[in-house]
Parts: sequence; structure tokens; C-alpha cells
Amino acid sequence: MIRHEQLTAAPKVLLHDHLDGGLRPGTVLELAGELGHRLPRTDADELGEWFVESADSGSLERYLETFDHTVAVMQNAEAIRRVASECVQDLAADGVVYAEIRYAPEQHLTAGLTLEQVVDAVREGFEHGMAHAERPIVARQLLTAMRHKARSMEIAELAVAYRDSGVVGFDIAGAEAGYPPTRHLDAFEYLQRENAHFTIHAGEAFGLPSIWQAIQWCGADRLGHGVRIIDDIRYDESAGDDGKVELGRLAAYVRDQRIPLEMCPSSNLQTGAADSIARHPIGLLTKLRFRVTVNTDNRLMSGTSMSRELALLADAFDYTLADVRWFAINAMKSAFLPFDERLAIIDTVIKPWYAEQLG
Ligand SMILES: O=c1[nH]cnc2c1ncn2[C@H]1C[C@H](O)[C@@H](CO)O1
Ligand SMILES: [Zn+2]
Repeated sequence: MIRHEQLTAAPKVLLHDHLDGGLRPGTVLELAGELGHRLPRTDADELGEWFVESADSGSLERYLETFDHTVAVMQNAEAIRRVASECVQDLAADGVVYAEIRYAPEQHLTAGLTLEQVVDAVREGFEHGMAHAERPIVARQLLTAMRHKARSMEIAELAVAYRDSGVVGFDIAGAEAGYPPTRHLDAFEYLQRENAHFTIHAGEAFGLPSIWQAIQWCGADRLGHGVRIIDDIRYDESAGDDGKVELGRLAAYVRDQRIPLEMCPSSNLQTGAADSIARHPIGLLTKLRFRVTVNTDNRLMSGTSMSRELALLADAFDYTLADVRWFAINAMKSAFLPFDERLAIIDTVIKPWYAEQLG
């Protein structure tokens, strides 16, 4: 059994966390007050509960509606800087040592900011957050394009332009059904020609065809969620550990190529992608040694944190600290940070801490 305090202290690596899904409820209230934006609740705790309850809808589309409020209060540089700095400080306080935090610059232009000003504000906020965090943390940006819109090429170009200024990759997000990744093929081909990195939200609200396109057409380095890869795995649940497991071609490819799965258990329960933590595909995928990583997705909408996600998994699957170490190293190996910097975090931060605990 892992003590939950131990999970907070443990160095953790987070690859899938949305900036606009991780605001402090109190900050949403204050920023909304300054802007005159109307919110459904006026007390911070109640507002936090409202986000979790509203996101608990069983559908990705309805889950995404809650972002209207967070995006609305992130339209000026000062607000964006504050949110970005608090995000990094909150992650560091929870023991996250490396984080890739994503958001869609195109959603922050309604008050007149340019795409570049949005990315600069996030960069400044992250730098402030790293300098003021209670524990050391390295934070980098992923730029997301919204899959139902048509700005992915522009956002991909922005990610490349900022590759030496805190942006380590690109992503697409938003409603998955009806918006296949191949809609944005030109952006992905451009990124490949630029030797740039990208992940794609796939296999969350839509199944195997979405994952297949993301990998085999678009060339995704990682999969955002990817839970539906389970549909390509045949196993006899009733046989327990003795049951025979058969991987289909796509699942075998994902495992053989060590394609990282950015799994977000609590988020999946809310959007209906999984029906309980105990039955979440992460259990089997971990046992089968896929390149599984554990993530928060949206801390505000799921009322969660990196250590809470790990605690839920540890309770459901009897994970030990050695498993938590495996998740951290898997994630650090899969990060879009340059190899030497990844290795330095593994060798000087992650391994020494776990070695001391595990003996
Ligand atoms: O889990 C998700 N799936 C698809 N899209 C998502 C998810 N979480 C957040 N988003 C969307 C809503 C945000 O406004 C956007 C950029 O962070 O990404
Ligand atoms: Zn996400």
C-alpha cells in the first residue's frame, strides 16, 4: 500500500494537462469579476463543485462546454500570465517535476491579443511560476489547434516559430467524433518536415479508426488518451491472469513502437470513455507493458491532481511505488524535451528519489 503523502512527495511527470482546464476556482471568480463575466456560482468552493458536476456529463461534447467560462477569463495578457504561473506553482506543489501544458492559442484572441502575444504571456507566466514554485519544476508548452476549426496550419507554424522559446510540441483537441485527425493532415506533414513533435487526442470519444489515422496517416509521436486501443485487444476477463491476450495489428504496432499513451483516468470517467477506475483499460495496458503514462487532463473539471490520479490507480490496481516510478520514467522518456534534458531529469531527479525510497 502506498501512503498518499508519499505520492505527493514522489517526483512525477505530467504530459497531458490543459492550461484552460486547470485554473484555481478562486482565480476564475476574481478574473470574471474584473471582466464582468457572469459565472454560474459566486463562491469559490461551489464554483469548483459546479465545474466537476457539469463536466460529469458522460459526453465529451458536454464536458467541453465548461471551458466556455475558463477561456472567457483568459483573454488578456495579465490574466493569462497569472493562470500560467499559478498552474506551474500548483503542479510543483503536488510534486510534478516536469510538465507539458497545452492550450489552444486561437481561443484567446477575443479581446484583441495576437497569437504571438498569447504564447508570450504563457511563456512569461511559466517562467514566473518556475521561479516562484516551492519545489523545482520544468514547464513547457504544447500548442493545441481545435479540431473543428481550420487554423491548425497556422498553429503548427506558431509551434515551430516558438520551438526555442518554451514550446516543445503541437496537439489537436476538441470534439473527436466527426472531426478525424486527417482533416489536419497538412499541418502534421508540415511538422514532420520541420522535425517537430506532436501528439493527437485520439481514441477518447471515437475508436480505433481515429487512433489508426493519428498514427499511420498523421504520424503522431504520442496519443492523447488512446484508451480505445483496448478495442483491438482480445482477452478473456473471466480467466484473470491466466487468460490469453491477443493484440490486433494496431495494438501490436502501438506497443511495439512504444507509442506513449497519455492516459487520463478521471477525465475518461466523466466523458464516458471508461466506466470506472477499476475497469479502466489502463490496468490491462499497464500489465501488457504498453508505454503508459498517467495524466490529469483537466484538474479543475475533474477536481483532481497528479497525485490524486495515481492514488486512485494505486487503490484500484494495488500499484506500488515501483509502479509509480515506472509511470514517471515512461513519461519522462516520452517527453518532447530534448533527449539530454530528459536524461538529466531522469538521472538527477527521478531515479535518486525513488532509489532512496525503494532501497
Ligand atoms: O479530453 C479532452 N478531449 C478533447 N478536447 C479537450 C479535452 N480536454 C480539453 N479539451 C479541449 C478544451 C480546451 O479548451 C482545449 C484546449 O486546451 O482542449
Ligand atoms: Zn486532453
